[in-house]
Amino acid sequence: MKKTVKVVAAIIENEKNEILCALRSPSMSIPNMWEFPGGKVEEGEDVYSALEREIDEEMNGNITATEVFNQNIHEYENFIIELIAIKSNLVEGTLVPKEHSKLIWLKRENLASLQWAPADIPAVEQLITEKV
Ligand SMILES: Nc1nc2c([nH]c(=O)n2[C@H]2C[C@H](O)[C@@H](COP(=O)(O)OP(=O)(O)OP(=O)(O)O)O2)c(=O)[nH]1
Repeated sequence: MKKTVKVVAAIIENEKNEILCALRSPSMSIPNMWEFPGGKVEEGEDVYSALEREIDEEMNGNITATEVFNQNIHEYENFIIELIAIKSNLVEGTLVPKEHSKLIWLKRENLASLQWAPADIPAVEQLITEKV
């Protein structure tokens, strides 16, 4: 039976209404695909704390995770992912991509131009149709 992994991902928006998009590196699982940064929820951790920890670890980012935006279960070849995308505010600091190949900010209307990790598609679609 495939393992189910619970993953949290941050939807971070800047003052120009652009969304942070992160390119997974060639050495990561699901390589060279775009995602919302985050990672696996650890045992006993709530989703908000897990996301705040992951963004600190992955890019020295200090965020406040505010509300769940989209939840999606997707079956990959080797595992099942429960992806929880959470709206988050960047509190301070510059984001340093320690694990990702690239970080970019994109307007909602341009999000569809990237090759997203398959599990992220529902969150991307919800963002594209969201009223701001
Ligand atoms: N962080 C993140 N992972 C995603 C997204 N979409 C998606 O399919 N994934 C997948 C990629 C990975 O297989 C898994 C998350 O694992 P990870 O490698 O980023 O997380 P982690 O740092 O906690 O894991 P680990 O490598 O330390 O074990 O979820 C997304 O939007 N954000």
